[in-house]
Amino acid sequence: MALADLPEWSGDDTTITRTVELPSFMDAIAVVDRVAVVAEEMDHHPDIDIRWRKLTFRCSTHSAGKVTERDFKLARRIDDIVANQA
Ligand SMILES: C[C@H](O)[C@H](O)[C@H]1CNC2=NC(N)=NC(=O)C2=N1
Repeated sequence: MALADLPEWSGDDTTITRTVELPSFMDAIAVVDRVAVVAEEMDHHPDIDIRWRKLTFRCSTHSAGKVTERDFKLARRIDDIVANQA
């Protein structure tokens, strides 16, 4: 997979990012909770910036110092969660 397969995401070789606005703060926190479960399952964790209803996810493989397939897979899972929550 590549960034081109993730139209909601932008970034470069070191980090990919997506910002999304939810209808409410509690909806945003619900998304964070669900992403946390997936991140634990995958043992691969995004950086998450929470500003009221706006979430910004940044994915990078810290151990590799760059974006890897694990980041694309996590991004796809985040997209699925956001699509079901919004
Ligand atoms: C020990 C544990 O498996 C590693 O630290 C995992 C945890 N989550 C991770 N998340 C991300 N984004 N990059 C990593 O390299 C990483 N490594």
